[in-house]
Amino acid sequence: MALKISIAQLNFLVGDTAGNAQKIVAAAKTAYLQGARLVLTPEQSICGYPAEDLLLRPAFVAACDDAVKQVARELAGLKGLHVVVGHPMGGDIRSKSVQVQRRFNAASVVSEGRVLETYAKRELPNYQVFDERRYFTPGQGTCVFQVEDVNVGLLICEDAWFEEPALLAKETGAELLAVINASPFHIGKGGERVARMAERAQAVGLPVIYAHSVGGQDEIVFDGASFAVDAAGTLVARAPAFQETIFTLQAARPAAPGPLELGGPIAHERSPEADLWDALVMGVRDYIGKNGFPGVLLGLSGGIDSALVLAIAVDALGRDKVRAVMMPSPYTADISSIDARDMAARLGVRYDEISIVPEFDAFRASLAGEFKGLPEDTTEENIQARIRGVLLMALSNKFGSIVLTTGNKSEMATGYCTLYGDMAGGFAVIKDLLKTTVFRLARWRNIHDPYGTGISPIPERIITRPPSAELRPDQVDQDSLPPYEILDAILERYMENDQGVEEIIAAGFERAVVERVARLIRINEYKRRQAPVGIRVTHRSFGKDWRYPITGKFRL
Ligand SMILES: Nc1ncnc2c1ncn2[C@@H]1O[C@H](COP(=O)(O)OP(=O)(O)OC[C@H]2O[C@@H]([n+]3cccc(C(=O)O)c3)[C@H](O)[C@@H]2O)[C@@H](O)[C@H]1O
Ligand SMILES: Nc1ncnc2c1ncn2[C@@H]1O[C@H](COP(=O)(O)OP(=O)(O)OP(=O)(O)O)[C@@H](O)[C@H]1O
Ligand SMILES: NC(=O)CC[C@H](N)C(=O)O
Repeated sequence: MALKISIAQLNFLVGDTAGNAQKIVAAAKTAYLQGARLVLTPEQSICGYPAEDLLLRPAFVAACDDAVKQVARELAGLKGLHVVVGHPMGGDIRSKSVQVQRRFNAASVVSEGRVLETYAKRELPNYQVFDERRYFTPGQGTCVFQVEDVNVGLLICEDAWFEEPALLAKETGAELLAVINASPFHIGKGGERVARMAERAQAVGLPVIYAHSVGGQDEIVFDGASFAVDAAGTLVARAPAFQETIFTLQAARPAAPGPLELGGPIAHERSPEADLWDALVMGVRDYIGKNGFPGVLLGLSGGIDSALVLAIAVDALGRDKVRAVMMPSPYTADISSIDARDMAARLGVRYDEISIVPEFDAFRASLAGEFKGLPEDTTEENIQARIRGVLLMALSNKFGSIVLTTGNKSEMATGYCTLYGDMAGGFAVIKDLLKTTVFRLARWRNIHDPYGTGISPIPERIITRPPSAELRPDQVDQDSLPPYEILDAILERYMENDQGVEEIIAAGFERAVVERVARLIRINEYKRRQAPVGIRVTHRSFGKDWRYPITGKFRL
């Protein structure tokens, strides 16, 4: 007889302990009716991941504790069902005069109204976006529990990236490793996870079930795609990516002695662009939805960045919740207005034009005395960007929709953006996309339609014309920045992959260009600290995984 195991690949809301508990209960009941006797929920499912400094508040940990008990109570009548719930676990210890609070990143096995076992995560990640050692104490020991006739070894996310926790579970009798996870998405992460779990399965000779979460949480996106590998490391089941699902697998004992055999449906392989698009869409949808905003607005310039953000926003929220505003200045080309209008019409979003000429004239008139005899420079460029920021924020204040900013990673890196200008807004959708990726993704979306809209959203000329800020006559980005192919290649090496200036020069890049880019990155840290939060899609974003000093002397 095969044991049916369901993964509750669900979208949890940070801090909504009661709501998350209800979600777990509902999923467990559904899975039980389908025959499952083991249900795995993701890491920290009861409170959402990462709960950050909420974890430092005793009342928060207590609420999580109550919610776990509530899950146990509500499922008490389901005979033989075992549900694994992820949660923080508190425990005060007294050492001499100071009271020290300890917390563990835990998971409990609840069954027939009781908490049968509680396991504490041993390996606490503290790199990239992770700060687990700020919150948790490493656990000790192992957790192997029996469901029907199967001994299940429980691990929590990072545990499974190391040898020891899995070995210990095996030595304690585990026949199957169940790993519950909250593993933030970046391009290529799905492949890394499968490879690591395959390696773990082979090393210990046990099949591995990887139960993952789904959904957006501030800068992070969880992509789902829970999976299982057999003891030889072969992928034997995979859930769909970027959607909630109750995904059911079977674990069967083979006729001849040998490891348990796992089986289930296998969702198809996905392209990096499809993953990227879905991550951005989910990031926007959950940021807006979970924070309760009625919609979004953005400045639509006829350029590629705002075009891409608009297309993502419409796929995420639907056209009724998105509005675009074109704000022409004296330097706006006719084709910019034509293309912006064309794009808004294709997508069917509300589109308005508000000229910034009167405000620009008024600012210049006010400053004429101060600036007498001085040439126009970036000051006047920034005034235009700031006028647009003021207008967009006024619309946001009046109607409640938030402003999506449109800056990309190449701009965030080099400071090619205006404080309180185009940086003004609430959520920075493409801040982790290099400009070359912006182009690639725009082309991809024009020929793929993942949400069945029937629309090829971006007018071709927006993709083919040279990028321009249109803040002075005949300006193009390449007046101020190296060609994007070169800039992005250097940024990828220097910023994403920690290569030094000399190493990049040795790889064939011009010294002057590399030094200039490194300098721009360094001197623009202050801007990034003031930028809105935005979606992380690479293994190194300008978010929690980039914490450089603003003030300092060290040159890399
Ligand atoms: N270390 C530091 N700590 C704190 N503040 C610091 C600072 N260094 C400068 N500052 C402040 O920051 C100011 C400079 O920053 P900011 O006012 O933003 O202006 P800035 O960086 O000088 O200029 C913005 C650049 O971005 C370009 N841009 C703007 C908008 C859109 C686009 C586009 O692609 O569409 C391009 C624009 O053409 C211009 O080249 C300084 O005047 C100073 O007040
Ligand atoms: N004429 C405009 N009308 C409305 N918004 C504008 C206008 N010009 C600039 N903006 C806003 O400021 C942002 C920054 O401009 P930027 O030029 O960097 O981006 P873009 O125009 O979308 O793309 P590109 O850099 O390819 O021209 C725009 O994305 C847009 O949101
Ligand atoms: N939450 C975790 O422990 C995540 C760590 C892990 N290596 C990852 O997949 O990102």
